[in-house]
Amino acid sequence: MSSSRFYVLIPCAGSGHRAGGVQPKQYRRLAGQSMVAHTLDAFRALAGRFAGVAVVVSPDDREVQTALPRFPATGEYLLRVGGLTRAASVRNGLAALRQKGAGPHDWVLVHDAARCLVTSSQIEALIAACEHDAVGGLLAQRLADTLKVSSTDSRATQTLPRADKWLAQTPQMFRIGMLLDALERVGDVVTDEASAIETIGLAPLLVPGSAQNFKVTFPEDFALAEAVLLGRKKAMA
Ligand SMILES: Nc1ccn([C@@H]2O[C@H](COP(=O)(O)OP(=O)(O)OP(=O)(O)O)[C@@H](O)[C@H]2O)c(=O)n1
Ligand SMILES: C[C@](O)(CO)[C@H](O)COP(=O)(O)O
Repeated sequence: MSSSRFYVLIPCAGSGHRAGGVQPKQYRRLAGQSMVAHTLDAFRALAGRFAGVAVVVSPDDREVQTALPRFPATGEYLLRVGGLTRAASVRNGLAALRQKGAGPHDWVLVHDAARCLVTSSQIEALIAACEHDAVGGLLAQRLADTLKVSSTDSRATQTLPRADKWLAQTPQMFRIGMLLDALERVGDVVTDEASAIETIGLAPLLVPGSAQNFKVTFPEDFALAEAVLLGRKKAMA
């Protein structure tokens, strides 16, 4: 198995409903370029590592070419196979990667286009932790706050123990064949790849990520993401 290759799949076919705005959030410009361009840069910085980097967009997408002007470069794929759910976009993207020559034992790192603050060192940490694991795993974050259960009227009714709780992030890294099988079996109900793997009785490895690797989801998240990106630019200047 040591000759397995590594692929990257970036689901980029969402509408960004919760973020509001006139365009899908992954195409909003932050700190000089689109969110998905920042996301792609983190993987391009490790280009030698990957046999292929694919971005999954909707079949009728008209914005990706502007958002990613020099894409696809060699070893990169634009896959116009996005579906109605994230799970469908990932499933279709994996099937397309298989058609482009990716093998069932090759690894895939699935990463949200909307998680534009991921760093190359976080990606490398995930690979190092998972590449010899039988299952694979994901970046995840321990909870920093007290965890409440609410009744329907938004009143706290219970406080849960949190030592065993994690927030799932991406990238999530699994064998392409295993992940595609699991996603085909489970359908569109899962919100991440690890959930699909759990449904086939396996336990993905939780690899500590960073609070900065948050998913831009709500309108207020754009300003925070841009501040972090600008701070990093300044630190490198
Ligand atoms: N049908 C979909 C839905 C989501 N995504 C992608 O999955 C990632 C994470 O999803 P999320 O934050 O839920 O994005 P949206 O579905 O766009 O957001 P919302 O639910 O607010 O509409 C994003 O990069 C998004 O583009 C996708 O490729 N295909
Ligand atoms: C995959 C994910 O980013 C893990 O946290 C997340 O589940 C996707 O977003 P959604 O809002 O659950 O669709």
